[in-house]
Amino acid sequence: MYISILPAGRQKAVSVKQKHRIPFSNPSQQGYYTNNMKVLKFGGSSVASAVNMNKVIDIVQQEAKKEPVILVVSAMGGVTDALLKAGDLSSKGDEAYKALLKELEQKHLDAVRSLLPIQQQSATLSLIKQHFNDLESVCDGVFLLRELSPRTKDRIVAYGELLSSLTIAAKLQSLNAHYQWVDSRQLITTNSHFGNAAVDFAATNSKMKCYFEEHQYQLYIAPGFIAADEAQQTTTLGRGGSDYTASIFAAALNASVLEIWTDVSGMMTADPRLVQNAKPIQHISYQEAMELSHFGAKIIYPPTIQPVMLANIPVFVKNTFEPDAYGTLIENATAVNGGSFIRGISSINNISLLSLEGGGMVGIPGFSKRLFEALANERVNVILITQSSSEHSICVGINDADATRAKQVIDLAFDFEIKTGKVDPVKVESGLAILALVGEKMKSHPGVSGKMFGALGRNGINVRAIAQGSSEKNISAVIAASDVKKAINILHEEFFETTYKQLNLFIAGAGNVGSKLLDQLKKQMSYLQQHLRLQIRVVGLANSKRVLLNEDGIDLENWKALLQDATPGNIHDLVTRIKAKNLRNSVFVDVTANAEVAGVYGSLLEKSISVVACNKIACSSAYSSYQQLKSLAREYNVAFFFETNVGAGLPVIGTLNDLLRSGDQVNRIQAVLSGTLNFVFNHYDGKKPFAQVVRQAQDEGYTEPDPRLDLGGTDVMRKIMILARESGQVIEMEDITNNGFLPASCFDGTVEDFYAEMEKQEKHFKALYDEAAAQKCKLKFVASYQDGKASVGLQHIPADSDFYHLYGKDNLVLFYTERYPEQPLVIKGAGAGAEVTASGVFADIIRVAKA
Ligand SMILES: NC(=O)C1=CN([C@@H]2O[C@H](COP(=O)(O)OP(=O)(O)OC[C@H]3O[C@@H](n4cnc5c(N)ncnc54)[C@H](O)[C@@H]3O)[C@@H](O)[C@H]2O)C=CC1
Ligand SMILES: N[C@@H](CC=O)C(=O)O
Repeated sequence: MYISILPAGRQKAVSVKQKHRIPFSNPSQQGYYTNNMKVLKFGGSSVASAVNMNKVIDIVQQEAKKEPVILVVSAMGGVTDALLKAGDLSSKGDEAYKALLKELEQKHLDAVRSLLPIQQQSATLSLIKQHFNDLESVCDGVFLLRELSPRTKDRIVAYGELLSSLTIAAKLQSLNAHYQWVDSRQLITTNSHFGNAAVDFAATNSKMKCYFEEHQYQLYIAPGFIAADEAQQTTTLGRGGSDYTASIFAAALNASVLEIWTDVSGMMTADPRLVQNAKPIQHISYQEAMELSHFGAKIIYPPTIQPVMLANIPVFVKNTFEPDAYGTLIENATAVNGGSFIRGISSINNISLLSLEGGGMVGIPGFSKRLFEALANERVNVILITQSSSEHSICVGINDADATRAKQVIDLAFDFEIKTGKVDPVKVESGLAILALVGEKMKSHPGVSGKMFGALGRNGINVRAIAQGSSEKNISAVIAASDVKKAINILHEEFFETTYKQLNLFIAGAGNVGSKLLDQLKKQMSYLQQHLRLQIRVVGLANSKRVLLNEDGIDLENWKALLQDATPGNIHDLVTRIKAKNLRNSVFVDVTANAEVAGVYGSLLEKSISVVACNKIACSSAYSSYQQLKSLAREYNVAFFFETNVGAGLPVIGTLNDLLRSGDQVNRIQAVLSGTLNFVFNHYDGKKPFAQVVRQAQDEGYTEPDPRLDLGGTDVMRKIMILARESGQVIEMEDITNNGFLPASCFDGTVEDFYAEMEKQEKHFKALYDEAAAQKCKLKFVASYQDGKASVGLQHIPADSDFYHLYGKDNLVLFYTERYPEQPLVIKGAGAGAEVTASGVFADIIRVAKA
């Protein structure tokens, strides 16, 4: 019996439409029906309120003017959950179900009152009240018996779709629409597997054929999700089953199109809650849509695709709230989306990995059969399977919720083998997720998995298991749940973002060099985005007292004030936060002169976070530490760049690396490596006190934060040692001779004591100058490296020397190599200063992005 809330006389008022008789492409679906009919399904969010219902009605009425429409609706948003809760409460003897039902009743009554003119409300209000009385009686029964069978649960939950469809039908009636309300339970026949019933397509198609041949309305409205078994008991089609209902209608009637209307403009390349740059997919194949929806893209209920795919009916996913947006078209043919053969990236959370391992499995047939039988008997759904080709282990991915039961049944099934040591008890690892890259066209493109795993690896994502079917539509990887957001963003950037790559910077140090770096970043950001397709965001910034973080990028116009007001914290707090943020393409930038900061590089590299440093402490500490950092960078496939350690912004280390990589060998290095000392000796002639010239160098930003490191020669020792190490030499600070010129008394006390002492020692400095001038020489602090030995010291430089004409704060490096034996390779230019150093750090950051 079909329920109609139309006045009986109206039912025959619609003219019989011309039918296009088209055979089903699926031979199991017999019959010839019209294809000038559309099926439109609206989800819970689309019918969540009277306002939304009105939007639905507008859309449907427009469509119904063009061709007959079957409108399938879900329950009002939130109602299904509330009904399930009411059932649950009543089964537990909790009378709160009554209040919950009252609330639900009110929600529906309110919707009717908002939708209908007052004089037309009473019939529908009574109908709704009647349904709630019935529903309450069912829940009362459950309450008394303290028992909620799946069958009763289906009966309770079915009210959601019944009520929403009846409410919309009432509105259509008030508009004098030519429509018919159809009870889906009368047309869709299933087995009696309550909660997730299987459709009997032969019976369903035949009922639909009869029904739609007898009735010719321009608009039909049907509740989604619900069906009935042969005994006319209400069943349901699984959570999200309204999509499936619509698909069943569409396939049975060979509809021209199935439209799934929801609250987003189609399927997206990734979950937009996780990936800011996720884009709508305009065109996708049935297979791809199934893969994506199975792997968590909850736009469409996965079983929905099957019936329409068999009948070759296109599916459109559209947005009720943006009806003009194109949405996603799902059909057989797949066009290439903007040159990409990957359609989307999806994930499923709450995954456990069960591993059955043991030498006793090798070459013995039947192990996997027993494993899967044990899981099937326990109704544990297997989401992913991998088996090593050595047959030594089988690994399955299942829902976390099933893990304990699954372990018990598998251990029981293999009890004998475990006791006899042939296999180990099942290992369970929880807190995992499955990440899936989906695209039918990846089949014909080698290198997709290489690109996928390369990108994940470079960002320190550990892949626990991998599965790819021979259809090559999906590559799945099991990873830690805490890595999902980062991993999806990495893959999205790799496969979809031709626009730009995002680099997340964490900067320690906001002094001379740090401030200039932040200025340069601010000025250059839009250029980089436009020309290098690089979006740089400073996500973290710290000085010695405070730590500032903002995942959307710190406002660089205002960083000083923001840092001043930031949370007090130290470098270890910053490192903890960097690791917790777990952002892709993370780079730690050290623009301090601090040993504690240099001490954290290792732990960051191990987390696949690149390090860029102008701080020289790490590379000039014990050789073993320097070496370890370099190996960690290699091992974790990230960058450790420190070009500014020597010659500030000059390309000294890079050039040396290029020489060596191309097979050259360094025989000797001669260099002036201190900008400060070059500046000082270029400006000192005994007229102005030496201390004053040093002070000027410090004021102009050439010295180390502690200028004694420059004046005492330590800074130059560090630099020549770094060059020697980069040339392949194992060398320590103790191996370098320092022929310093500063009286020992200058090293006592504070930096201010140092200046005071230099003033006292003015005669000493004047004598050094006069001695050199008498020989027509200039004073230069020169670093030399040859045959594994290095030295630094003040030298008299005659006019014919390469170093003589070296002005201001310039550095000069001469590399004598196998390929440059007589005439050295020369690098010359400003070797100190905050601006040039910051630009060298900047260049290293860009190198990281390009690496
Ligand atoms: N000035 C130059 O020409 C060149 C400098 N460099 C290097 O640049 C580095 C920075 O030099 P400047 O900017 O002049 O120093 P600075 O003293 O002006 O700034 C240092 C910054 O580091 C911060 N800091 C210190 N300890 C910290 C900690 N534990 N955690 C977080 N932040 C901390 C300070 O608060 C300050 O913001 C030095 O290592 C220097 O060797 C390298 C090449 C050239
Ligand atoms: N203090 C250094 C700066 C760069 O390392 C110098 O003077 O060269």
